[in-house]
Amino acid sequence: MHNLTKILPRPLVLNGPSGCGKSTLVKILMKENPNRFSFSVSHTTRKPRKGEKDGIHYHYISKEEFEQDLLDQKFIETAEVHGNYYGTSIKSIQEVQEKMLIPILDLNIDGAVSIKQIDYLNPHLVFITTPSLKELERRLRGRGTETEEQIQTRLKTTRDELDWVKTHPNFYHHIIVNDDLKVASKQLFDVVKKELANLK
Ligand SMILES: Nc1ncnc2c1ncn2[C@@H]1O[C@H](COP(=O)(O)OP(=O)(O)OP(=O)(O)O)[C@@H](O)[C@H]1O
Repeated sequence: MHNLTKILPRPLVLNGPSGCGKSTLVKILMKENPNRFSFSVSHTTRKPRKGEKDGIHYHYISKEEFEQDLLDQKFIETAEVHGNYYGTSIKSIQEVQEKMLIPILDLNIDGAVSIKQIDYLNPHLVFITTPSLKELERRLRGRGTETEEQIQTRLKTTRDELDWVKTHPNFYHHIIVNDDLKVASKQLFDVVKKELANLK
């Protein structure tokens, strides 16, 4: 008898200070392993912009629906930006799993704490960091997408995040120091290697 129970791919959750290189590493991972990963589609109360499609760019919902979903604990992480709500729902992650793709989530620490509590999602939790705060600052400045004030806020948040990681040494399954990009991307690949083999 064959076991017909489908083993769903484990989500890959990335945490780490702004500017440590999460997007860069994800881009490499997705490029080197095409059609294996997918981001989940977020919910938002913001109105669709021209060219945006419901269910593709976002799930567009009303403020009332969002508040109800929040009460029903449907979200792993939410944020309010310029008066609009955004949320990552459990369902949107499951939709990716159903397609037998590995969901990739770039969350903050609260989001990681929240997803870890959902046993059946069984995510890989990875913290990405830089060799030093100085290097992080250099990358943030080098990226040139933040104002000086935003850089200072991000560095302050980073210090708090690093303190949290220090006091929760067993929280993450993997900690990757993104120094040499080649080494770090190989380390990230190793996290999902088994997962990828199971998908074949
Ligand atoms: N190993 C590395 N060595 C040097 N520079 C790097 C390395 N990894 C990433 N960078 C550079 O650092 C900058 C920040 O990287 P990236 O935008 O990927 O960070 P992030 O963690 O996704 O940030 P955010 O959370 O703010 O989106 C980019 O300019 C990127 O090219």
